[in-house]
Amino acid sequence: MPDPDKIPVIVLTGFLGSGKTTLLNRLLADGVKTAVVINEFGEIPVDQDLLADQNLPLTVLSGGCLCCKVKGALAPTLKNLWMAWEQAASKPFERMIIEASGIASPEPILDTLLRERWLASRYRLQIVITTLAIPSGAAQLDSFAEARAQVAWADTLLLTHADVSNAGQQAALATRLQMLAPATPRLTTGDFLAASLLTNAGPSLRRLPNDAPLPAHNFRSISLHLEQVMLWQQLQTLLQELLTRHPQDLLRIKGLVYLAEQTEPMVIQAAGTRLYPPIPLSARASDDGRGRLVFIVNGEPTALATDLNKAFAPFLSGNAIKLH
Ligand SMILES: Nc1nc2c(ncn2[C@@H]2O[C@H](COP(=O)(O)OP(=O)(O)OP(=O)(O)O)[C@@H](O)[C@H]2O)c(=O)[nH]1
Repeated sequence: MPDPDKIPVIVLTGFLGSGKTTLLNRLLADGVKTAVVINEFGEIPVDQDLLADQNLPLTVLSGGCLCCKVKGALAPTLKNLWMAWEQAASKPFERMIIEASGIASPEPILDTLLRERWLASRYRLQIVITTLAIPSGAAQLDSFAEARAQVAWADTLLLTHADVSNAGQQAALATRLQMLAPATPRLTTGDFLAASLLTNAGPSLRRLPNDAPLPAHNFRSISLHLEQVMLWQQLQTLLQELLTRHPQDLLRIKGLVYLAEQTEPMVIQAAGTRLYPPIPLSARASDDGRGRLVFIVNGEPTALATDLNKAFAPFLSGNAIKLH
């Protein structure tokens, strides 16, 4: 039986661009007071600006994954949040949602939650939800151990991007999932209410991650600040060319940019080879008038960095491209 005295924790995991932040916003729409921890691989965080609710207790851990580089930050973050929760007369949150980076393996996060005694007596892992984009899911499972680990540790799989998928992609993903996680419930976005995801609570007895070392990531990120305003058509052409030139290594682009034709900052998103139309954002506390773009790369990033330098040179100030 769930322990009502412990704060429930929902862990959202899933490969780059599969829809974790989109799901997070859907879950937050139920109005339950929630503390959010967002982990981003890129140096310059973007996801925090994509949250519809900008007033919730939010911690962003960026510049690495919760499974490795920033793993040590999770326990102190959860401790600090619990202390704030305990001391507040009016409880600032009733649950916690952790959104892992798209290339994080979930084991170390679960290990921290389940094995750290101090945390385990105050927090209760409610459910691990893994998002998978149907069009790219099968190929990602074939290529990346991290994607397979995300499926292996899921209590529920949420299949996203059904609206832009075809029957072949659906069948290919179903076949992989049948092999990797035949007993894990699967839902598809569109055919559920976000709240119904949470009724499928995880098991009351969980297997614990073992201590086997995780394979080292082979991912890098490149981030840049744009000092000059661009036209969408200019930016679209540059990004589309980069996606076409780097179909294997460029896995994800996201950012916030200021376009000449818009007053609001615009959210830029690409995953795989798909560039999404930009979306305007209302004013955010973090608005500093500087555009920022993050590129996540599989393998050696030198060729992409060279192309980025060429493409964005007129819009950068000084040596503004950062490899990470
Ligand atoms: N067409 C379509 N687009 C979607 C769907 N779910 C998410 N998206 C879009 O896919 C892009 C990536 O979604 P996010 O929610 O940011 O993905 P994420 O998993 O949080 O990304 P990372 O944190 O960078 O790994 C955004 O442009 C979303 O609007 C879906 O079901 N259908």
